[in-house]
Amino acid sequence: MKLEVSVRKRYENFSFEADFSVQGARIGVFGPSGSGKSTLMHLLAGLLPADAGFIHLDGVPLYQSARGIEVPARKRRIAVVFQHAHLFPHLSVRANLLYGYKRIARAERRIDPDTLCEVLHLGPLLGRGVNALSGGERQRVALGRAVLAHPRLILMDEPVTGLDEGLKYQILPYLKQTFAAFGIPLIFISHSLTEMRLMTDEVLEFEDGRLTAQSGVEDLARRRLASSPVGYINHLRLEDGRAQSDLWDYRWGENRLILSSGNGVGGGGVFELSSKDVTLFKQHPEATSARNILRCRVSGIFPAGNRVGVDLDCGGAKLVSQVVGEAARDLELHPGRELFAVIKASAFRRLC
Ligand SMILES: Nc1ncnc2c1ncn2[C@@H]1O[C@H](COP(=O)(O)OP(=O)(O)OP(=O)(O)O)[C@@H](O)[C@H]1O
Repeated sequence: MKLEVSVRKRYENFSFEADFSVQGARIGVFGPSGSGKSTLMHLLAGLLPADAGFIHLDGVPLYQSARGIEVPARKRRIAVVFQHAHLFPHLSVRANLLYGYKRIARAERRIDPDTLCEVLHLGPLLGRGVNALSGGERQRVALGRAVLAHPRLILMDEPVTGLDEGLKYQILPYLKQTFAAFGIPLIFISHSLTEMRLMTDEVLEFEDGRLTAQSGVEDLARRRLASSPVGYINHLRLEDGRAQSDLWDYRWGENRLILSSGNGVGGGGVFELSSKDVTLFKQHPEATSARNILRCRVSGIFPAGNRVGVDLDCGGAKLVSQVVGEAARDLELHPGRELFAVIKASAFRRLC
């Protein structure tokens, strides 16, 4: 998908101006509350008229003030999922889900509704009306309905904010995989950096109605290390876990990692590890309570406020650590330097 945007929209107390061109299948829109994220989404979907400018999707004008073009929302084939689901109140869950699906040609119906219902845990709800559903249940129906309509672009505005953590991180990877499999590009709005990293590749950052940065999502995560109290969160995909009493032993690149049970540890998946929990040593530490001592090489360093972010290559697997400036000098950090990274077994947490 290629999206070219140059729009102005003024409210009484807020002005929104965006000029950007972005290409990719998974675009994020990130920024604090009131920065204009939803305004952008409404403009793209045609739910809000712009004051001036243009919006081109894959070279086709959806809006162009100079030529008086304004394609109505229903003709844009852009599905929108809001934080609070807007469902048809008079229809059952099943009829809501199949609303868009039934309106597309049979040959284009490539997503299997039964599989989708299974993943979104909708099976037991299908025969019910939508008025008695919980917020999370309504949201899952709205997500399912948008996906089944097979739009040319899907816009998601904080779509999983109301869902509980476990379900949220089960659903997001499935949605990402579904959009990729069926070639549906996504624009994903969220306050959550974790969600951004799971769902997007390229991110537009807004502040006070203006675009302040456009970068890869990993770049955004690194830049935020400077201000984040939790550090940079490494996402480690770990498979082939073997239980050893109350510890789990996983293969990770050329290494093995020991994780303690609890925090969802057990079985394969993606695990979180904060850069704050990766301690660096010049020499192999003699004796330590930490279960993981990994020989690694510094592949890069980056400034992060009063800290230094350290990119590590641990036998082909990547990790980010952080140290304060004084420690960076003591460790004589530079690309190519060999170090030992020490990690406690209890520092890991399952994400999904
Ligand atoms: N219809 C409207 N009339 C006047 N002002 C509005 C209107 N809609 C939004 N605004 C203002 O525009 C600004 C941006 O709102 P917007 O909803 O786009 O922000 P946001 O980044 O999506 O915020 P949040 O993350 O809290 O949803 C806010 O100050 C809001 O009060």
